Amino acid sequence: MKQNSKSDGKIMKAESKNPSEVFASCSFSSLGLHPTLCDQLKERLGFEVPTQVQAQAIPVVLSGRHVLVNAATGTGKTVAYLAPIIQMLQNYDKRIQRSDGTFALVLVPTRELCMQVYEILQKLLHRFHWIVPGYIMGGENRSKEKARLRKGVSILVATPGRLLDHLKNTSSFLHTNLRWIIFDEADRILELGYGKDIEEILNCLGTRKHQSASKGISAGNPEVQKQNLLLSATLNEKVNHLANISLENPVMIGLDDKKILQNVNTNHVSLESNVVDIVEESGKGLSTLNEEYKLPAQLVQKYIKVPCGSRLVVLLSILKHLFEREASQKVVVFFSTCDSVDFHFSLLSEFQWPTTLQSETELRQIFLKCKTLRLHGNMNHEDRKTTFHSFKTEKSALLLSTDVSARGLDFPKVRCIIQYDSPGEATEYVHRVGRTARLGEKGDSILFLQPVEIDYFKDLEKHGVTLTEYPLLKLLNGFPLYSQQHPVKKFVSIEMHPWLLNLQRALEFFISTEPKMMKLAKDAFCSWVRAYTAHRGELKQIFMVKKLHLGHVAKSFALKEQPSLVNRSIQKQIKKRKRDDRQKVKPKKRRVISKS
Ligand SMILES: Nc1ncnc2c1ncn2[C@@H]1O[C@H](COP(=O)(O)OP(=O)(O)OP(=O)(O)O)[C@@H](O)[C@H]1O
Repeated sequence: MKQNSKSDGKIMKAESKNPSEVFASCSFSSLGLHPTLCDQLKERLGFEVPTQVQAQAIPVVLSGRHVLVNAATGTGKTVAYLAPIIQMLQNYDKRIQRSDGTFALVLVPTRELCMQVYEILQKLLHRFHWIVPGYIMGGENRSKEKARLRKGVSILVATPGRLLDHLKNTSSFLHTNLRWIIFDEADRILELGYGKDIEEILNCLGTRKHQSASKGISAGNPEVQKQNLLLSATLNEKVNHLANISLENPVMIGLDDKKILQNVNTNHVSLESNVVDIVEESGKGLSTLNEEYKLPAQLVQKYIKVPCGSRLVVLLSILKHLFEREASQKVVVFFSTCDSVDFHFSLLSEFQWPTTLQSETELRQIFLKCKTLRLHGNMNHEDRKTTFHSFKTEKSALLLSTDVSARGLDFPKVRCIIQYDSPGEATEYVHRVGRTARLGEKGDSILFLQPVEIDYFKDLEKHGVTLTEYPLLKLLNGFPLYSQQHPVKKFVSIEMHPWLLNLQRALEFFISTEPKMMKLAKDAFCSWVRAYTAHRGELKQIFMVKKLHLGHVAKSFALKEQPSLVNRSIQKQIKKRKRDDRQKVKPKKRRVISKS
């Protein structure tokens, strides 16, 4: 096929003048797509016109240039690369066949995203039966995958680990015709520690820049014109490095001129290494890349300041409010650990509450009336698949999840994202909130912070993220109280609010009378503390273990007392930090006394 001649990296803006304008004012066919493909986009996916990102990326991909797309979450990046690749494949003079092996490889970070991309691919290929879609991913049956690869898969969606496995061990996996490699959610792929796998994959496929084809285990056919695409909602040094080793004079979509990637020779660097040094070598630091956060303009972002001991009751109150205000909606709550997801899932599925608040002996019913689902990495593969599909198709549901859902997953109509446990790195914040406000739709996000963690919010502001405070007291004052005890009075303190106090008491009673719940709460408590101590780098200054009051943490798991089974080393660590702190403070006091 005809290729454009190589020229210097060209920049295009992904944003329209009006940021809320998601769709472009052109048609898919005007971008050069085949009428049948346009029909599939409309009939199978319901896409009438392209989004801005699609309108910019599709012609560039069709031109054969390498591309780097940096666009906000939920702006339609998946079709921006799938559609032009299908267009080019169906346009080959000689129809491609299964026996030709794989032409395009889409690398994704998680199993769920793998399935999601595969499903879209299937729909788009419905009338191009000679182009065969397929996927390989961790957790699936290897022999069945081998059999599929042996028969031939034209466009393969894969998670890196499993792909590498097949590249090394499945001799019938034919990829000599490989022309496209797409890194979808590139930042996440690297953050999940797949950097080394990616380097190895690029070497195996002989598609690494500056690499002679002979280096690879079974290097690609040098006659096949290669084209790589990299998509990411956030940019950092590692993504930059991946771009440098895999993209040749790329067209950059959605990047400011200031943030142009430097074409440095990074042959000797590993994706696991500290690439900041390399960037400095080029003479142009890339620190600005850290600030490259793309958030949907219509997303309403709030933070909520909650003392540790009131966290659970505030979470439950907000959820109750959200689902009572609008029975049909989808909400995602992010937790830091699998145990925490399991505990809150069981709690919300089983905890009952009086139907009216005249007396506590009233008939009880489930506290939160909505379908509750959970998703985390410790669940078995089939359960993960079921949850994923269920939350996608439900009109109204609550999903409790770890960060396994944070990247790339497209759950339609999610109205609100609650970050109950803080996300850690600011990029993670961007991806979590990106599960709502997709494609111009409305969306809210709420970030929970303890008063001592409030600097985190300032850290986000440095990256251009703007948050306002959630009106918590107003919400709490709107709940019915035991009318005799608390006539129309308005309360000003969160911790002493009677609604929260009642709820806390009821939760603690429930947990203390259910051994199964008690165990879940204790496990969740322990793993939460462990996760809190694991904050890295500068975040340690914000999420300070020594400032944690373990009794209050226990309360946030509806435990009356702090469990004694916290991992000894953590307890030692906390005690040591407290001791160090006291030692730092004491001499000062003495000096003050002697002066006076
Ligand atoms: N042209 C279009 N018309 C209507 N809907 C579209 C169009 N393109 C994409 N969508 C829908 O927009 C949503 C977001 O698309 P997609 O998941 O590809 O976005 P993304 O940019 O990859 O998001 P993320 O960065 O979170 O992975 C999906 O529900 C998709 O079906």
